[in-house]
Amino acid sequence: MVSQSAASTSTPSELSTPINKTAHEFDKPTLDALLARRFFFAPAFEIYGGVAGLYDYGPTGSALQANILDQWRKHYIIEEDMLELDTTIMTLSEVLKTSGHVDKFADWMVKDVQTGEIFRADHLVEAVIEARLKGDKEARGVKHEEPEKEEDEKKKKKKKNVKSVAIKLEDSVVEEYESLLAQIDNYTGPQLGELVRKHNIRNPTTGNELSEPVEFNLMFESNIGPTGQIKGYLRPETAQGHFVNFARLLEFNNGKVPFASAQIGRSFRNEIAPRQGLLRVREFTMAEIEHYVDPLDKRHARFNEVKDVQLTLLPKDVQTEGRTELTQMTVGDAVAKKIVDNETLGYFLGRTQLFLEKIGIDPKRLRCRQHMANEMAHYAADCWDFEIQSSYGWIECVGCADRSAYDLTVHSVRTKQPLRVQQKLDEPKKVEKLDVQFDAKKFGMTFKKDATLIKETLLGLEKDKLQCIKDELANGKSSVKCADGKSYEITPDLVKIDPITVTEHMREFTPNVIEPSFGIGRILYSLLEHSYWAREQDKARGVLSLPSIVAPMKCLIVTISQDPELRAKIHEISRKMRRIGIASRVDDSSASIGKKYARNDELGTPFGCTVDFASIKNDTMTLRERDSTNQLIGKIDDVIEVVDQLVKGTIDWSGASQRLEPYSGVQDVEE
Ligand SMILES: Nc1ncnc2c1ncn2[C@@H]1O[C@H](COP(=O)(O)OP(=O)(O)OP(=O)(O)O)[C@@H](O)[C@H]1O
Repeated sequence: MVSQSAASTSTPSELSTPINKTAHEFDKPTLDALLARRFFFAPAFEIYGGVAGLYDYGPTGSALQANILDQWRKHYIIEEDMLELDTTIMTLSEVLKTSGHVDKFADWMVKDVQTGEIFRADHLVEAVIEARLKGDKEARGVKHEEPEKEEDEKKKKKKKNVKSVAIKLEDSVVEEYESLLAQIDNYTGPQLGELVRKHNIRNPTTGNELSEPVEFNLMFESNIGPTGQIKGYLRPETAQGHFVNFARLLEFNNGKVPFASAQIGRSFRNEIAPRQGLLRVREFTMAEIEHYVDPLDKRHARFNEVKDVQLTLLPKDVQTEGRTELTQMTVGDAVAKKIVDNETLGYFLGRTQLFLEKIGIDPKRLRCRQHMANEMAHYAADCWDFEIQSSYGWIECVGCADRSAYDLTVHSVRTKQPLRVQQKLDEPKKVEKLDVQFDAKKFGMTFKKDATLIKETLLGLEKDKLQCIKDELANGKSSVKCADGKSYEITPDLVKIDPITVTEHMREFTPNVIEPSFGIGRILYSLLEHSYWAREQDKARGVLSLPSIVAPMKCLIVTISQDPELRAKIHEISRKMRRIGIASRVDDSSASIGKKYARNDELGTPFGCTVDFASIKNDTMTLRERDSTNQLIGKIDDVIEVVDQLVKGTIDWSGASQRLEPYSGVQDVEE
């Protein structure tokens, strides 16, 4: 019977939902063995002993990554008419100095004062406190529930040195620890230092004391050219390559906003402690969008298309109260209730939810976590991370931030290039404004190298903010917060603000930037975990239920015998498939059909075609669906056409069953 299928509804993401999945515990060691054996990825320079945080992708991993990126390009760049870029990885140090990376792109590390062993401060505090809470549970005889079991396995892997000891804690301490963990991303370096002292956190292996946290810059430094005079860094994100090209992009877009630029490329971060396989590495592929928008109008023309998309939200208020419960809400409601700052940010949250579901991420293991105040860059208006749950816990895979006008402003101030939009007004307008006048000499002498930045900031302020400063100046002094994060005190002898009436023909402004930033390796690994399961009859060999749009190979072609005529036939079929763009693979080895199928289930190949002697006589072949193992039969050319449509997602398996006949003749999985 071919009445049931893995694809009984029409959305591509559901094509991946396996209906015959064996209910079994997630078996990470078996998945890891599969990924290594079938060369999805492996440690780089392995034969030399490897280097932490560097990985090579093999044929299957590369194809999977290429297909994810292809979907990303279609979903964003093509669908949204974005301007694609490919900018240099080696980046001039001045660019990264201006963006703030040279001074601030750092994590906090602590050192064992005796052995010199280094830890990332927030990760160590988290690991030790979690181990204490676990020990408390053991002492109280509390049995772990299922999700905690999964969390615990993650912790064992990532913090293997931190063992729990069954010691009962005071109730108030448990409460304090739980609240601390809910806000672990919100602590500054000095605050982490206080936590280390207050909670007597030490090196878990040696028991030695730890140093105060110090900052470690994550960028790889280099020199450009033989003299060593031009300093450079391997870029830690692709974003700056967009911003330095803004003027050209704006011109390309006929001087109008909104529009977006997009870039896929490698980034580098010298992580203090790379770990968790592909999740924290030192070189990785990013896909980033910079969407430029009028700061006074952050509506999005296509918002209606995503307003009903369901998100799972973890807002900042919930976290700062030390809680972690999730709220289901549509994008429309989240923006209407001001939980998400504006329509454009909401639009990208909705589109990203759809993208991740389309490529096969399980929506039940996907949430949007809002950044807390300390966690968010000082210039950002709002920021949400898409976190995906895997055996390593909830991991940020996509960051969606409203970066305000920060980047364009600082690059413009530094280079004196106007990275601004000029908009002709329909009619000249009489406008009541506040005119800012500077005592140039005194101002320059007071603020020296910071004078231009402060001046630009004051000139770029909206009227109500300027009015506040004017009122404060009337009382003797005021202050200006600039994009470098500092506040500068100003006095009436330096700055005068007076009301004036002007006739405006143009409006000029620095666009704000909404940035969705994707870490492709983290998404790829999470997808592998979400897709993995094993059949009851063959637990050692897994199945990867990857949606056909991203599966490395789309179709396996096999014969039931080594007969030369049959072998020639499968190569002919493969050629036909490849000609129309279906990535197919012939397996003409002498292994049994069941074994061949099992080998391809491990690679996530969604369809399999088998030819037998009837194929020669009747020009037919069978078609097998990976997850259900259901089979259909039809004329060879019809089957190829059906496979093409299945792979493109224009029909699902029930659509295929209407075009072909049910078949139940071939032994499927090897006994
Ligand atoms: N070391 C890394 N290895 C793999 N992917 C990474 C790494 N650092 C960042 N990413 C990916 O790049 C995306 C955007 O980078 P972003 O700067 O927002 O990350 P981040 O906040 O620094 O991440 P984390 O807090 O996990 O270090 C992240 O959502 C993530 O998917």
